[in-house]
Amino acid sequence: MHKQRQRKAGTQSIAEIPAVRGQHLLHHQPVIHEMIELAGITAADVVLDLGAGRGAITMPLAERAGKVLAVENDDAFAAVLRQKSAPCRNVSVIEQDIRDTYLPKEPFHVVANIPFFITTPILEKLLDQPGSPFQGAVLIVQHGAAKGLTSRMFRSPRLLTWRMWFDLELVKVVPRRYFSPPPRVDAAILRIRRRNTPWVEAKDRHAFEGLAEYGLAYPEMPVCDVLAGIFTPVQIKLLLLQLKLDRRIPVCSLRERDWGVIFQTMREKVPPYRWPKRGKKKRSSR
Ligand SMILES: C[S@@+](CC[C@H](N)C(=O)[O-])C[C@H]1O[C@@H](n2cnc3c(N)ncnc32)[C@H](O)[C@@H]1O
Repeated sequence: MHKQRQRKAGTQSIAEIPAVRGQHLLHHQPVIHEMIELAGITAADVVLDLGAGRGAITMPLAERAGKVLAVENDDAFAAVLRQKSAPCRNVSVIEQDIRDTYLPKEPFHVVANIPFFITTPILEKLLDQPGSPFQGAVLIVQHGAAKGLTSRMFRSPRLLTWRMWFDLELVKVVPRRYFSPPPRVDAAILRIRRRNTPWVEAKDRHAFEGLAEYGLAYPEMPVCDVLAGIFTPVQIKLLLLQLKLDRRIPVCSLRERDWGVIFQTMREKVPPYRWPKRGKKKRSSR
C-alpha cells in the first residue's frame, strides 16, 4: 500500500514512524548555511544530499552548487522535493534507498543531515574505496558517533583505515532542539576531508587493511608485542626509535602517522608472504 495512504488509514508501521526512519528535520538555518560554507561548495561542484527530506539542505545547496542529487526514499518527502525543486534545473531527486544508490563517477561532495540509524553503511559507502571520486563531506551525525569517529585512540581497524585517507573532524555540537521532531540525543557536524597526501597509497588498501586488522586485534596490547609478529627485534628497535614511541604503550594509542611509517617499513623490509592478511570483509547490517 502507498505509504501516504497507509498513514491516513492509521496503519502506520514501526518503520514509518518519523523517529524510527531517522526523520529529524533540521530547521536551524544558520547551521544549514554553516554546513554549506564548511564544505566549500562552488558552482563547479556535484553535491549529494543523502536523506534530503523536504529539502532543508537541498534548496540552499542548489543556489551554490553546479549539480545537486537529492536522495530520499520517503515517497511523500520525495514528492515535496520534486515540487520545490521544479524551478531549479540543477537539482535531481533520486527516490531510492541511500544504500542502493550508485555514487557519481565524477568528483562529488556530500552535504547532508543523514538518517542516524544508517550512519555506518553510509560511511562505508563513502570511505571504503580510497580511490573513488568522493572528495569530502559535511554531515550531521549523532554526537556520540562523531566523538567515536574522531577519537585519538584506534580500536577499530576500519576507522583506522578510513583515517589513513580522510581527515575526520568534529566541528561542533548541534543541539537536539534544532530538529523537528528532536532526536533523543544531541547531534554534531562532522567534516570529512580527503587528505592531499594520504598516509598510505590507495593501491595499498588491502595490504593496509590486513595490517590494521592484525594490529588492532588486541587494542590494549603493548606495541612491541604486536610488532613482534611482523618485524625482527632489530627492526622493532629502529621503528620505535624513529617513531619516538615507548615499547610498552598500548597499540591503540598509535596515531595515523605511526601506522603509515609502520606500513611503509613493512613494505620495504618484510617479504609479502609474512604480511598479515585481511579477513573476510564484514559489512554492516542494512
Ligand atoms: C535526518 S532526516 C534529514 C532530512 C533533511 N535533510 C533535513 O535536514 O531536514 C533524514 C532523511 O532521510 C530519509 N531516509 C531515511 N532512511 C533512508 C534511506 N534508507 N534512504 C533514503 N532516505 C532515507 C528520511 O525519510 C529523512 O527524510
